[in-house]
Amino acid sequence: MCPCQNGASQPVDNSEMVQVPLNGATNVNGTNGTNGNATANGSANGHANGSTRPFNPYAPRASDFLSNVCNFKIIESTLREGEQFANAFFDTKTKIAIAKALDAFGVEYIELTSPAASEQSRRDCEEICKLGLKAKILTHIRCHMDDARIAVETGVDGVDVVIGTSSFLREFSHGKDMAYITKTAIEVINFVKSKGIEVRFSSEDSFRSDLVDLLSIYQTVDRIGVNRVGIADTVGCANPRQVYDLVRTLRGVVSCDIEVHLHNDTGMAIANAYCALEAGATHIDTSVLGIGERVGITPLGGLVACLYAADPEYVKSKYNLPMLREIENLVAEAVEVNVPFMNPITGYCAFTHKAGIHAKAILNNPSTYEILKPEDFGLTRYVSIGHRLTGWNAVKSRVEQLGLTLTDEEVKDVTAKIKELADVRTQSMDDVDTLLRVYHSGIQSGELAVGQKEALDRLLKKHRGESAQIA
Ligand SMILES: CC(=O)SCCNC(=O)CCNC(=O)[C@H](O)C(C)(C)COP(=O)(O)OP(=O)(O)OC[C@H]1O[C@@H](n2cnc3c(N)ncnc32)[C@H](O)[C@@H]1OP(=O)(O)O
Ligand SMILES: O=C(O)CCC(=O)C(=O)O
Ligand SMILES: [Zn+2]
Repeated sequence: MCPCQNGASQPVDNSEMVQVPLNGATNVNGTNGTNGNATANGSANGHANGSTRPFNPYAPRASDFLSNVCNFKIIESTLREGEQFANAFFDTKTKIAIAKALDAFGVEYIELTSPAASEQSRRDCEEICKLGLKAKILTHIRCHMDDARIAVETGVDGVDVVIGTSSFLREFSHGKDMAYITKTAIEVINFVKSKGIEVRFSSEDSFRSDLVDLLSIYQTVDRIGVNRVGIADTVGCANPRQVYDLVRTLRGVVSCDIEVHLHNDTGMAIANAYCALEAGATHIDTSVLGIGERVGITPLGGLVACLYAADPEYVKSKYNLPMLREIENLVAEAVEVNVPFMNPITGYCAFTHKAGIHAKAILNNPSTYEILKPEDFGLTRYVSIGHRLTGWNAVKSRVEQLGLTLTDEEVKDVTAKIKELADVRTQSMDDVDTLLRVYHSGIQSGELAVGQKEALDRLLKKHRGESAQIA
């Protein structure tokens, strides 16, 4: 199990890897590595413009006047879209645990399954509304008065109304034309508004809908005072440029907020969410680990990683980032999946550095190869050294952590031995530490000098023999 995952079951076993925890604070040169700005020679990172803030190439530019990259809200839909994930079954207790965890993390909205889906769904919706969470509670319904009547009785803060507008869905799902859709949307929106709660209108399958149809229905619902309109990439067919264009166009047509719901069928969901914000979207739908229909939607953790890269301070001020791992583990367990190894932030080894070139630079200044700071997420950085891609700088750092004294020449010599051994098999932390200690005591006692490979092999054999006897 990777030491950075503490308790989360992981699909890959790297128990043989040597990992040097860096304690998130001190690098080999004794400079403070936690803020990512201090460098090995003490210079600050990227202050070319004379400001006190470090230069961030990912931050929105002044020219991005529409951008909401630093001003957005999350509509967390694990308990609605996430329940549509093939593996998902959330009992009431689990729903409450997830809702409380998301609330403690700080999401602005929690979206729940339609109370029209089943009697238990309705009861759960009422139960979650009674929890008194800070997050606003929404439920998600068809554009139909029967569903709306049930929804407004649950105690929710708002209702998300959806209906398909593409020809596919108009023909093969509900069979209604645009005139009927518009008339019903007006009726449902007015009804929900009359109850004094928020209402959002969304067109399902927006990217395969006729643009004129879309803009005209959005304009209509905006005029009657809908709180938000939603664009949905229901089949995950859109690319970032298409998302930007559609949101940008819509931004010029409606004055209400704009929500986006983006499926991940082609792996674009995070990039598409980012582009939606750049174009002026105000609300992004997410689910924990991205769970939802098929491969799901924009994952909460991935979106947070992406937006943190743009403006770490803004994202840190809004969300309790160290809770992310706990929430992902909670949901992963509930739906019986592992956290994917390449998951942003919490993935197996997301903050483990391996190659010698990387390790040296990371030890001098973590910003060289890290855009996210593990300590902001309550996580720890590791450097892995028990392999053939290691380098003497990383080994030196371990030597120092063990409190051993070796010259650079000696560290290079023992590094060559680690590589020789790792050419046969990856070395565990214990293997490497033992080698370093045996090497160090050989040097201290005078039994060993740089380059004396046979003497080192003899000492190692002797050590193993002694260990075997003790065992
Ligand atoms: C893209 C999305 O993810 S949208 C959200 C999906 N969420 C859900 O489906 C929630 C869970 N669903 C359910 O529990 C059920 O499907 C229910 C309760 C909503 C409806 O169940 P049923 O009445 O048995 O209908 P069924 O599911 O077979 O078909 C959907 C019905 O809704 C209609 N419909 C589909 N989408 C919409 C819509 N957005 N607005 C209004 N009506 C719609 C269809 O025409 C169909 O009506 P029909 O009874 O005339 O055939
Ligand atoms: O309500 C919405 O905006 C989206 C509904 C949905 O889940 C989808 O279209 O994929
Ligand atoms: Zn969806």
